[in-house]
Amino acid sequence: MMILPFVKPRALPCLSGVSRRLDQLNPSGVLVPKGTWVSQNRFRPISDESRPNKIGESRFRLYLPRQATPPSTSTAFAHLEEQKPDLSKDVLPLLVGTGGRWRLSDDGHALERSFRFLTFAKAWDFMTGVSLECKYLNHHPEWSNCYNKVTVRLTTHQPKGLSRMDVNLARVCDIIALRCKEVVPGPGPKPPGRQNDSEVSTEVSTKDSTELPAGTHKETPTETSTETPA
Ligand SMILES: C[C@H](O)[C@H](O)[C@H]1CNC2=NC(N)=NC(=O)C2=N1
Repeated sequence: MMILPFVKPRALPCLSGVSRRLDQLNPSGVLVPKGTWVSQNRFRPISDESRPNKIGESRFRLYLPRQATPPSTSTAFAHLEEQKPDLSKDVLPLLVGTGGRWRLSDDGHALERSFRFLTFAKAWDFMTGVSLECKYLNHHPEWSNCYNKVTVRLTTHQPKGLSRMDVNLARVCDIIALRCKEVVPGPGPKPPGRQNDSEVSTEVSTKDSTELPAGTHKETPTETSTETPA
């Protein structure tokens, strides 16, 4: 029997389409299951140095789009840019107005955002998914939940202020929210029979690269929702 050497390609062409779709859904970055090949031309991996206190291993890898981002006019952002120029480059795509849904707190020390889901069960799934990643990141959100809404504030206590851990956790929250069918405001045309045309529920196709392989990762939150939408 002939044994062929296994050579891992830099990117699989068939997956770059998936990468592009994820990029459109979430311009602040992509979170893919470990081992997935992502186009190196379009995305740059976040190094593991950002997880200095990691316990165990995350089930995901984070990638950032390589595209340039427009400048922000926020005062808190100017302050951040002055203090942490490297970090501010990664914060920009997360912020409202420059591609994301997060807001920088007035003092520039925290990222804040609310998430809304179809049901309480989906909100719970989101919190469970984020909690599991927090374990690996060794970083925790300040958050609250009321029915289908989850409010998140990300800041670092030691050293005080905004850190790369907050930025990474913000991306994790965004992508897990996407998987939990977050309800996001959007203009969109009114589909026939829909009562509320100002909101859409985002959903990642079960065929794309955020899907976990069958039979693995038993701790993944399950789709338990039987409630009717709020
Ligand atoms: C000792 C341990 O590294 C710290 O307590 C970690 C845990 N999680 C944390 N979470 C947050 N949000 N900020 C921190 O400074 C922090 N520190």
